Amino acid sequence: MKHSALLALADGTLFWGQSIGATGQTVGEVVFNTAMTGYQEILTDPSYSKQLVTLTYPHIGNTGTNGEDIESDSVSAAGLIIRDLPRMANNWRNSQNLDEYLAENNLVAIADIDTRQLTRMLREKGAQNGCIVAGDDIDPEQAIAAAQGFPGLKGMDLAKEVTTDEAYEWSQSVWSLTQGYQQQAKSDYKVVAYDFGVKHNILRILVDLGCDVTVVPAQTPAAEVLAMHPDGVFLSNGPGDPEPCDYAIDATQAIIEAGKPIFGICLGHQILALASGAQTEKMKFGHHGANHPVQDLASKKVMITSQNHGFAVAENSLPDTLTVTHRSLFDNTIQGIRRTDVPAFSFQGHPEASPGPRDVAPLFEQFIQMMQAQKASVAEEN
Ligand SMILES: NC(=O)CC[C@H](N)C(=O)O
Repeated sequence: MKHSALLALADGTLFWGQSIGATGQTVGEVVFNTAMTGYQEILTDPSYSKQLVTLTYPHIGNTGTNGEDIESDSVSAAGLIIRDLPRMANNWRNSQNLDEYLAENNLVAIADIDTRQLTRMLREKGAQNGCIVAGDDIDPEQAIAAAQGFPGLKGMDLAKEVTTDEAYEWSQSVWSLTQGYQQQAKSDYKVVAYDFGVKHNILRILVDLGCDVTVVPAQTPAAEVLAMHPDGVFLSNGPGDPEPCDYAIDATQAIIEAGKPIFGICLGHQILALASGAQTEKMKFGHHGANHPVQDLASKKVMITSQNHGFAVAENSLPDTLTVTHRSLFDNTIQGIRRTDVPAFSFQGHPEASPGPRDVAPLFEQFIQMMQAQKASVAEEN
């Protein structure tokens, strides 16, 4: 069979396969994700901007796609690389086969390549830049040059690219089997959520727990957020390198100074660390999957978590005001931190799952308790 797509890595490695999405060319950092399900949530997670995602599970597309399993309004990954697209998708919620969905969302994607070999290469050499070309006339040399031309994610500020243009209220709650997505039922706490590329399931869980959620653009100054008198501030996940996001780091510092409860996830975790004086660094190939063991250092409990990050808070860079609360049992990297002086904490993985297990979901309740305690102490003072 004639090949209709090519994945070229910056080191010159070529993987020939079949086009299963849009025709054209796309470049980005190639990362592997070990989740067995959840390809639609992964494709729509804004944290995957400028990344070409390969899934280690071999059959992708079995359940098709639907209008519900989405984590943002559009497909955010820069490309998809899989082993096998099943000829028939089947699920009670299936509304469109994966290849049609990819074409409609203009995503260049490749199937029929040895994703095990690719994953081994990425694991040994580290994440690499790559290029997928799909179409009739494929020039391998040009594809390698395009992969080499991608500048890499280090130093790239993408949060301000993917964020919302304007502030908005979020009222959708969590999904249930019988009723689909619920609407907000109670509003006990006012939460302002910084959108650095926020996944919708984070907002849904906050709403489910009784938060009135206002989502604000990444570059909103702290003064504007504080003027809304929130009970707590949420720092979202997001793509790219956290270090150049000076606007977010400055705003977080001001919110810390104001003593507002803060909860950060993934990029938001890295921003809280940077705002506290710690540093972040690029990992070799990062953590992307739904099967990562993480330990809560206080309770010694091990939880299986959803992960998606390529940067991490640097060991030995922590100031006295930060304490490590969680560690990865894969590589011992920092997974959670807490401020010792103010009510602020964050987690590197994804307590909102989507996709993945919900072992760390209680962190959302910890944020609620933090806001509750703060409210009670303010009421006592008055
Ligand atoms: N999911 C995220 O928020 C990812 C954070 C950051 N872009 C990283 O790769 O580490």
